[in-house]
Amino acid sequence: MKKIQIHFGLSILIPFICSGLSLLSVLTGFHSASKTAAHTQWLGLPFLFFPASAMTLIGGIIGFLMARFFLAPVETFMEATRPLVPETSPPNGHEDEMQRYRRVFREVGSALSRMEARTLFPDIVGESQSIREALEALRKVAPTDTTVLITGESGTGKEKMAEALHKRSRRSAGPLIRINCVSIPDGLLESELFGHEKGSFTGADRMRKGKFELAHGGTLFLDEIGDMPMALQGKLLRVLQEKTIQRVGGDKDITVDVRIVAATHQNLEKAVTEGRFREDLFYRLHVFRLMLPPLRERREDIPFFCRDFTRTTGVAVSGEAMAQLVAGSWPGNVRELLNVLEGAAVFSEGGKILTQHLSAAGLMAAGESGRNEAVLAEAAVRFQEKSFQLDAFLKEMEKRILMEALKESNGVQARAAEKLGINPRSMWHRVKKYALQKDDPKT
Ligand SMILES: Nc1ncnc2c1ncn2[C@@H]1O[C@H](COP(=O)(O)OP(=O)(O)OP(=O)(O)O)[C@@H](O)[C@H]1O
Repeated sequence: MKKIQIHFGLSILIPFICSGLSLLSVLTGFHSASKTAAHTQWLGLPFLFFPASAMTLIGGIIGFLMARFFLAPVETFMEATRPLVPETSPPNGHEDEMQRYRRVFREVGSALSRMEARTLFPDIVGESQSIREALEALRKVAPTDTTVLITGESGTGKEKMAEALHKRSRRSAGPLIRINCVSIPDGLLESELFGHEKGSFTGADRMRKGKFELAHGGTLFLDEIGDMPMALQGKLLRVLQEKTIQRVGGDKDITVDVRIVAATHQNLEKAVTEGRFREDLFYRLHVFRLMLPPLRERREDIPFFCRDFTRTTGVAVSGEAMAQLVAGSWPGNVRELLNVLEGAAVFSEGGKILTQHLSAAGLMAAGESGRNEAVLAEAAVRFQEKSFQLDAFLKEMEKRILMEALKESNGVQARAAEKLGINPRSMWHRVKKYALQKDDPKT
C-alpha cells in the first residue's frame, strides 16, 4: 500500500517539478533580459512563459493518466485483496483471519453435502436436525460395504432407511433381502437364514436356499436382530467373519458376498450386559450406527409428513388438525401417524382433514405429561407461519388451558383456579373475558 501511495504522490509531484523548472528558466531569462537588453525585449516574455505552461500541462496530463488508468486500478485491486493477503501478519490477526476462512469453507461444505444428502434420498420425509444428520450419515456410508446397525423405536423408519441405503449403494442392482428375526420360530430361523439340504429334517423334501444365498451380490436386512436366539448369534458371527455359510444338513462351504444392515428397537448395550446378546457380535455389527429418534422428539417433521401425505393423496390437512397432530404423543411413531392420516382421510371423504376426522380416526388427545411439550411444539410450528402473532397465540393458548382446567374440574371455577395456580377472582375475570360460560355449558 505504501508503495502505491508513493507512486501516486510522484505522479502529482513530477508535473509540479516540471513546471517549477520551466518557471525557473523563465525567471532566469527575465533577469538577463532586464539587465542587458532594451525595453523592447520585455515583449518577448509571454513567449518564455509558453513552454513553461506547456510543460506543466503535459506533466499534469501524464500524472492524471497514470493515476487514473494505472495506479488507481492497482490500488483498488490491492484494497480488494487486502484481507486475503495481509500486508503485515500480526500473529493473532492472521490466525483469526485463517480461522474465519476455514470456518466459512467448512460451513459451505457441510451445507452443500446436506443439500446433496437431501436430493439423494427424496423418499425420506423430514427436515429435523436428527433426520438431516441421518441422511448425511447415509450419504457417507451408502457407497461403502460397511455393516450398518440402525436403532430406534418401532415405526421410526428403520426399514425405510435400510431401503434408502441399499438404493444408494454399489449393490443397488443386486437384491435387498429382508428377514425379521422375531417373526420366525427359533427352530426355523437357522434354515431361513442359511437354507437347508434335502432331507435334513422332517419336511425338508427339497433343497432350499437361505436368505444369505438369496442376498448374494446385494444387501441382507436383519430386522429385530436383538431378538435373535443366542445359539444362532454365534453362527451369524462366524458367517460375518468368514463370509461363507453352510446350509442346514450340509457340509459344503458356500461363499456369500452380502452387505449386512441390521436393525433393532432394543438397547443392545443393555442386552449385552444382561447376557442376552453376544458382545463380539455386537461389535461386529456396531461398525456404523444410525440412531433414529422417536417422532415425539422431532415433532417439527410432522407438518412435512402431512405435506407429503397431501402430495400423494390429494387430501389436505387443516391448520387445526395439523396443530393437533403436532401435539400428539405418537407411541407408534411414523407408522401410527401415517395410519391416523389415512383413517382421517377416509372420514373426510377425500376432502380436507379436520380435527373431528382425527378423533374419528382414533387420535388421542395429548396426555397430562405431554401437554407442556405439545404446547411448545405447537408454538414452534406456528411461529414459522408468516401470519404468526404472539399476542393472539398466547390468548388462544390461555383460552385452551382455561377450558381444559374447567373441564377437568367439572366446571367448578374455584377448583380450576387451584389447578392453574391462580386465585378464584382472577379465574372468574378470565372466564368472563373469554366468555367461556357460553362455550362450555358446565361452567
Ligand atoms: N422418514 C420417513 N419418511 C417417509 N416414510 C417414513 C419415514 N419413516 C418411516 N416412514 C414410514 O413409516 C412406516 C414405518 O416405517 P418402518 O417400517 O421403516 O419402521 P421401523 O422402524 O422399521 O419399524 P419396526 O421396528 O416396527 O419394523 C413405513 O410405512 C415407512 O414407509
